[in-house]
Amino acid sequence: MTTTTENTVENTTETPAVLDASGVTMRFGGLTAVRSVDLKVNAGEIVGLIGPNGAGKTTFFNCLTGLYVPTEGKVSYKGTVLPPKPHLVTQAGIARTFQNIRLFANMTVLENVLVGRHTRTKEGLWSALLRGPGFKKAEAASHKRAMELLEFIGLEHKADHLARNLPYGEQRKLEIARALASDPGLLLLDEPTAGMNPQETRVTEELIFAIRDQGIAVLVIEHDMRFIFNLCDRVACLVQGEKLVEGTPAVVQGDERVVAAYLGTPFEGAPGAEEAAEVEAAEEAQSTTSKTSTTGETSTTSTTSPEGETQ
Ligand SMILES: Nc1ncnc2c1ncn2[C@@H]1O[C@H](COP(=O)(O)OP(=O)(O)OP(=O)(O)O)[C@@H](O)[C@H]1O
Repeated sequence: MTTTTENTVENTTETPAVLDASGVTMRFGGLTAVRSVDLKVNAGEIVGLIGPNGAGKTTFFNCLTGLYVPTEGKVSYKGTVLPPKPHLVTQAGIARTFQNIRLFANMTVLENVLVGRHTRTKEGLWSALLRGPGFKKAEAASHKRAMELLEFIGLEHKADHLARNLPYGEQRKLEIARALASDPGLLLLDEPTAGMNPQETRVTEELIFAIRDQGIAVLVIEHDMRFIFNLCDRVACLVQGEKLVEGTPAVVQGDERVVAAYLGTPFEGAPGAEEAAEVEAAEEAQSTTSKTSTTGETSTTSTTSPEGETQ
């Protein structure tokens, strides 16, 4: 009884985080790609997710957006646990872009944004086929919103260009506009500046700040450290599927474990360090045995010594 009262008080006084992922684990057979990761993104925040190649960043994004059903853990959006189904996650208010551009190359810029709006249009199949007044009104509203978004990213003058004819940097911007078309409360960006030149990267940075200023929280994966530390309010670093460090850019930047993880230098307590130490010890033991065997003291196999004598 007391617990219920306490919970009620807690729920009414605390605004839930926009994203609250807790204990998210993803295993692929024997490989644990993400291990018990907790991460929150609060309203008005831009949070960065960094980590060396293969650290589990994209897998974690896939768990957040319902592409993967996490082996363990749960993901909540504004206090409600999300079902692991991509269309329901988008409907709830989370939109994302992908590491590799996924536009409809043979559709126009405007049509690409309109595709992103379909989760927000209520008109059904019959309404669309009959093109009744309800459908026409919804279509006009979608068109207006799509054009506003193109204006926001600076591509309104290319609305009727085919997506495949846009330069690379503009294709990336169009992907963001398409994600915004679902009116999200949280935007997940997977390496938004990959392959961009410094000028395009700066433009993307400004765009993300403008998105945040519109009240949309952002979680971004990126390898460009200058970009991430400049952009984010908070940064989390994944290493071998585990969250190693989380804090302000200054804290994360100054953490020697993060530097070591990127350089591949082992450090005490690193995820996987125990296993690595065991392998190293086993290798050392094996090499000692083999050296001993060359001196003729112990030999289990027939080998040739460095001097060329068969043992
Ligand atoms: N569908 C899958 N099946 C099996 N293993 C997978 C699958 N997806 C990812 N992995 C493995 O999970 C680990 C984490 O991969 P992931 O792509 O999430 O890392 P990342 O941090 O996003 O890397 P990068 O920065 O290179 O994009 C890797 O070892 C990868 O091979």
